[in-house]
Amino acid sequence: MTDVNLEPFDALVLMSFGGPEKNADVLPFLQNVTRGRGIPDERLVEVGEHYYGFGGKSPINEQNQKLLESLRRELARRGLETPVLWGNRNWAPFLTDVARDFVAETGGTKFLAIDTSAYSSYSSCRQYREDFAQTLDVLAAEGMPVTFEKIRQYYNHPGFADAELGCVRRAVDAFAQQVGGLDSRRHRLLYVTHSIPQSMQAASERWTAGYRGQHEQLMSWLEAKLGLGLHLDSELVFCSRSGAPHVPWLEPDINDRLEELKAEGIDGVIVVPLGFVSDHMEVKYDLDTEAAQTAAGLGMDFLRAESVGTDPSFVAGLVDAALERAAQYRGEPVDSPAVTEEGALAPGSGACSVSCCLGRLPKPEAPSWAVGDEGP
Ligand SMILES: CC1=C(CCC(=O)O)c2cc3nc(cc4[nH]c(cc5[nH]c(cc1n2)c(C)c5CCC(=O)O)c(CCC(=O)O)c4C)C(CCC(=O)O)=C3C
Ligand SMILES: [Fe+2]
Repeated sequence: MTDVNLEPFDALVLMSFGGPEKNADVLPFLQNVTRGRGIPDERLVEVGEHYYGFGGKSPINEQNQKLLESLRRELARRGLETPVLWGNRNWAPFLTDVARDFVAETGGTKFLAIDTSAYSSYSSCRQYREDFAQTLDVLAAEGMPVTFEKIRQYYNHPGFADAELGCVRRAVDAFAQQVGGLDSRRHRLLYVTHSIPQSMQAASERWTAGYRGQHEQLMSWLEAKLGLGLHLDSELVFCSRSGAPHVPWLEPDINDRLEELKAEGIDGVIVVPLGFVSDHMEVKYDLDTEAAQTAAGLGMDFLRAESVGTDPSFVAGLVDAALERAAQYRGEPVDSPAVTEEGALAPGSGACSVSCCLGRLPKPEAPSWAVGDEGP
């Protein structure tokens, strides 16, 4: 049996993407995101407009503040006193600043990160570990040696999966009300996630089920749970493609697919933002604004499911995953629950390995996950 504590970690860190707060932040934010990534200027101008359309303010920071509060409440409920911090990759509060302040104030140096990405890929896993390595380097140079660990990717953790199931159930019920009953010939369930380059997809498959495969595993589980009474076909579609036009990314784009579906006789869709844990700009713009307009232009009914946000089951699951990682780090046998067939520590699971999700260039990353390594 695993001890219920987070030792030896001094703090949990909610690690996220970050987003701008006002119009003047948008350009420097986008420069932080895209430094060295070869995204065409036209795309940056276009994405800038998405943010300006919302007064330059991304919803992501408020979402993370709510999640931070929920995590603190959940720890308190379990009698755990470990502090929970919040730090970002691309905008204030930056991870390095948050970690530096914590070290200066408390002397604590061991951090366990909870990141806001459920699936495996360079962008959603390894890049966070590169961020930790960078923070580690900066602080080491300032005479503050720190360490970072992170929880596993949690796409198949029961906490996240159950929360997602609730979101889909509520959306299906609301949609059935809205259209006066489900009709499998006319209605479709669309799971949406962030598109990534095909090369990033391929890298994600080296040791885990891969970015797309992990979404598909969760979709199969959701379908089985939704079960009786729901005879709607479902499929995975993508949003938020960037990159140059000649570089292949995961498809189909949700807007293109809506047009095809309409031509196939589908006139209503339930859109589940499976790849997003809260209402980010991609959800508010790419789904609620752009895809909703596409659907309206085609005369289709459109309902967007909630994201898991601060669903109690999701929050409790994140804390469970942190406890699991801490126990594993201490060398205790861990219970590693997963809703999909592979256990969470087996290949196809959400555990990172040294070789997983490599980016284009070798960069230092921390930690190097040591469970079941080395991958194929
Ligand atoms: C897999 C994935 C997630 C999900 C996992 C996770 O959550 O981490 C995610 C999340 C997010 N992506 C976000 C914003 C942006 N992503 C960009 C660019 C890119 N994303 C990529 C992938 C992902 N991105 C990729 C392969 C690129 C190409 C450049 C590169 O290789 O890095 C760009 C540049 C402009 C553009 O091209 O769109 C922006 C502005 C925000 C904040 C939103 C807000 O403000 O609410 C969030 C949560
Ligand atoms: Fe992104």
